[in-house]
Amino acid sequence: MAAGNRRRDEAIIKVTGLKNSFGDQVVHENLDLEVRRGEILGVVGGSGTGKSVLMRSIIGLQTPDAGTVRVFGDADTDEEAAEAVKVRKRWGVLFQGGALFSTLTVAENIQVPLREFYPDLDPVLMGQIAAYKVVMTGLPPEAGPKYPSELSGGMKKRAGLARALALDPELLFLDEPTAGLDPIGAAAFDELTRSLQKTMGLTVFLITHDLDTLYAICDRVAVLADKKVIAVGTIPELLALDHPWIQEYFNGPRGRAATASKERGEAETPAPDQTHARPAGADTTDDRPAGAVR
Ligand SMILES: Nc1ncnc2c1ncn2[C@@H]1O[C@H](COP(=O)(O)OP(=O)(O)OP(=O)(O)O)[C@@H](O)[C@H]1O
Repeated sequence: MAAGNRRRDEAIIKVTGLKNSFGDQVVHENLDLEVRRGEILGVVGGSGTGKSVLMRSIIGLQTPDAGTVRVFGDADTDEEAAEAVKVRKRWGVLFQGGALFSTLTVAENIQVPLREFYPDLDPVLMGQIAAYKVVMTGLPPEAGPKYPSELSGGMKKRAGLARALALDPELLFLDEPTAGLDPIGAAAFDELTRSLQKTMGLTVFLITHDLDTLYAICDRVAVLADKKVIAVGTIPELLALDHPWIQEYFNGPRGRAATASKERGEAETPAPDQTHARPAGADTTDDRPAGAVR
């Protein structure tokens, strides 16, 4: 397909027949998943169902026992080194906990991918790009020269996000970005994710246990259980399924609370909210600015 003619429902990630195991423990067996261009796909599943291993398989940090992983439709992440580097430039990753280098400042952390992929870039320009990413992720400019130990949990996540966005990626991987944040900080991070996704045209693969995040910003949700993706769809589509884990997850006490909170939010919002349960790729009019740093 020509670059200028990309359909928004095209698969930007296509995982087919994936198998992963550690010794005798089979984590994935015959797992299939497609992520569509421009969507925020939430990935949920019980602890240990293999969400992070799936993400690591997609970004090439985990070699599967079987199956194929194609990203951007044109390259396998374990293909030849030069090709893999080209592909890696097009995505950014926020690992669980932020994974910032503790001996580097925020600005230096953001410059790590720039130095890796563009070692000849003018240091002044590198500094300017880092400063821009700091502000873009809602951090105060003074955060640039700070070390991770001097930041709050929410600021660390934003710094990790700024580093993930250093190369202006098309695809963003977020592993439990709101874990450990207070509800207000988590909501602000959700808002930031949605806002960046829209302004940068990002596709987002988002692992989360946070039901509020699913309702607030995910276009579709993929459910991992029984070693595979057992369902993928909008939340209303998932709710119509009869699977016990899905029912327990979305209709348990926390699921009901998240639904009620979402409905309250919609009732208080005069304009229709198109940020959830809509077909991936549909246009949206939600132009809220990114939340303030917390
Ligand atoms: N490098 C590894 N060596 C051995 N086992 C591993 C390794 N990485 C993951 N596992 C195992 O694979 C399983 C899936 O792990 P993974 O971290 O993907 O789960 P998860 O769904 O992301 O869990 P959580 O929601 O708790 O973060 C777990 O049983 C884990 O112990």
